[in-house]
Amino acid sequence: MGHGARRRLAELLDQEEQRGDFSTRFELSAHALRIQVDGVGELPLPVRAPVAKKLIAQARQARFGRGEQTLSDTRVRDTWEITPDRVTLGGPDWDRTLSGVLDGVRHALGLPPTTALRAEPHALLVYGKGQFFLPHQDSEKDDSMVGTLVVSLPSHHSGGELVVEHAGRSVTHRASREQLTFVAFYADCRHEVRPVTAGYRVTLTMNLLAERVRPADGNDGGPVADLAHRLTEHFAQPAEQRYGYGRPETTPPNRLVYLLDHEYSRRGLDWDRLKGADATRAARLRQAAGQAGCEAVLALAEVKETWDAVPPYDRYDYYGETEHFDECEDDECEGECRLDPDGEPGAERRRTGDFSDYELGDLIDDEITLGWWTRPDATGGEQISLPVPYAEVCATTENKDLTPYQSEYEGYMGNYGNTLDRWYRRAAVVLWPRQRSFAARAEAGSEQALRELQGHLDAGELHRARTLAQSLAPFWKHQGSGEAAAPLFAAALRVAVGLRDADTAAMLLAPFGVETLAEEHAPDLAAAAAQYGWRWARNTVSTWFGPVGARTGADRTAWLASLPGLCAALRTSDGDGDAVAAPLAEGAWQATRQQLTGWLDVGREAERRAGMERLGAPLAHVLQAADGGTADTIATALRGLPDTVLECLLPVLRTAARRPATARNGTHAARAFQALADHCETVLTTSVARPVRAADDWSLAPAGACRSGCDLCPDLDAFLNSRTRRVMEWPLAQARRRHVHSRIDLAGLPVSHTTRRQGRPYTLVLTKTDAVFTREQATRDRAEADLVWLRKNWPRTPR
Ligand SMILES: O=C(O)CCC(=O)C(=O)O
Ligand SMILES: [Fe+2]
Repeated sequence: MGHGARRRLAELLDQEEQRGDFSTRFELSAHALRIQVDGVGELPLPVRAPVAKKLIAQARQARFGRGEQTLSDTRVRDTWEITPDRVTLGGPDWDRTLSGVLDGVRHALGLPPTTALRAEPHALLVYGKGQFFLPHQDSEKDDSMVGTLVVSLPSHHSGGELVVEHAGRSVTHRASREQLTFVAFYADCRHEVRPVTAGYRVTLTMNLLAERVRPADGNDGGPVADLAHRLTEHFAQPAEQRYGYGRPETTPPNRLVYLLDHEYSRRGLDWDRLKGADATRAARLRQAAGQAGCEAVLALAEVKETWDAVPPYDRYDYYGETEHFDECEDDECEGECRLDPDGEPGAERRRTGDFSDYELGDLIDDEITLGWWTRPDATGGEQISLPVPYAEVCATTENKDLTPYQSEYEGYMGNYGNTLDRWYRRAAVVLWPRQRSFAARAEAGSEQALRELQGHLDAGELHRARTLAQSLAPFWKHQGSGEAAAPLFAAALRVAVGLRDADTAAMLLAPFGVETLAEEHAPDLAAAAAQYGWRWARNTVSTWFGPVGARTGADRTAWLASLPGLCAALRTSDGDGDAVAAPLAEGAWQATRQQLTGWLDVGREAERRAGMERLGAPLAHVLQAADGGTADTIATALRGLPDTVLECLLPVLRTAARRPATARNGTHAARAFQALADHCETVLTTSVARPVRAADDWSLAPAGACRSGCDLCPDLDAFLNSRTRRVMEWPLAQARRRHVHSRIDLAGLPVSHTTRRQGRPYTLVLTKTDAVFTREQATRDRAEADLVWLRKNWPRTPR
């Protein structure tokens, strides 16, 4: 079975002697180093307090990097820093000592002998009493940076331990008082400096850079032939199903994805700079690939696992009552277990993301997606998107033995819940049989593969290009959306035009989200429409409005802002740009209309208003992108919606009014905007003319019967409707109370609802609040202000 081959591969790569450590330490005589600092002179070792103070006088508060920023925050990092240009390292033996240390580090960390390490001074740090550096990961400042070397100068101090962790293991390094202490660790290790409790701690931090010194020889004596044999077996046997049921898979797996142990950045992902055990394992796999007729690349994977998990605290239900409460017979229990002080259980835990004390049960699901890989010719890498099926995954270290970069707990939700999601970033060696090379890369959405197709087209090999393109059909499914997918889309579009085959062209373009489309694509889009006709264009455009964008989290609002520009560019392109622009504007309108009608139904006013407001700018952009006919249709449809739509129309008009009058006047959109403004004016005029609510009128619109047709809703409505009743006391069991709570919340009524915890069942107390009046007044005030704004900015056109 495939499983056997994969398991054997994982075992073969798990040989003890290959394992390097993530951190290592050496101590050497202080005589080896002579260190000079500008403004201080040569430092006598061990460093004593007067010298440390002189150093501090020359130093600045150290900063740290977060994302792209460099920050200074003494709650995160509190230490003094002197830049390396002011530090001179020397001494008769220093170069030889350092190179010996680097050789030892290379060996201890498990880097191959074909790699040489170099250390580049980064900073001289001085920690006084109470100073520290919280857990962090060093940024890789250079492509070839693999780790950090910390040289602690001898000094009499306590505290200030350097704690380094990786994959759930941690080591604590204490610096020597008499000797030089060298600590090295890989760049993906989190580490911290504990507060110094007495004396001064002085360190020199250095970036560890890896360079290749000589090419790897053919075989380093490892089990390469055996590995090659297993690879052949893996690619020859039917892919294994995760669960035994269903039809057995009859085709072999497409790839093998072997997960490595360390984390890498895109820039740092390189065969010559793999860390620890990864280096040897990857090198062996690569050699085995060569022997087995496979191609191998390095990739970055995003792994998500879902575990059944039990939290170490009691859970509360939505209204802050423990789930067992109503059934609880125990009178002693009165009041104790129910209310979380914040009303939100587990909030602290969610904030810190620390779920390490949760008990893991079964693994419910795992998903692995490759998002980046190196090109087979080793000329850099490219972004891809490739979900990896179970039958292709192989690893020596399981995910759960690594530290997730994020965790999220979902409490019990009815059908699901009590699950802990964990996300990991892992690197992988990805292999496939050489003869499947094109499909293997194309399936991942590799631009490189499309370039290969384009190459055939450019060389006049139309038939070859069509055959290869058609071979993509089974898996060319979700190529992404948004700016990131734009280059791939551009490549697919050019190929689609060149193929002169409507169906294959449609297949190539279908798996993109509409958010991918940008002005730069206009000429090729217009050319495609001219070649394949308007019906083809309309169908193709409609596929782009599918779920791809939603799945990839593409930013629809930002894209709509660019739509007027895109449509204008289409209309002026050679070919038939109109055939694309028209369905684009219509599709954008339909999608926006769907969202709009969704918001119209929301009862809670503040929430609805915010949602409608957010649709204002996008809708204005759709109108600006539309041609005359479509703009009119949209305006007519909008005027036909309930008056609440004004919560969106006013923001539409505000967005439109921000454009200069010259750009507004005379356009198709201008007529539609004016029609909408006139409509708003009519509605608002009528609404402010309505009489004000009488001071003793407490009547509210009914919340409406629920779908289950219960006996509670009519009673609730009678209370709401009444002009005079303000309070209703309602003894109800928990489930029934909950129903009423949710009806009131859903409709966003100005009624408070609390539970009086006395007697059995408890009493639900409903009270109409002053919001009955204040809300209506606020609406009226807003309408008046809107009317003033409208008459000034969109004066009615004389008829
Ligand atoms: O002072 C040390 O031991 C380490 C400092 C550190 O982690 C850093 O500079 O990034
Ligand atoms: Fe650090």
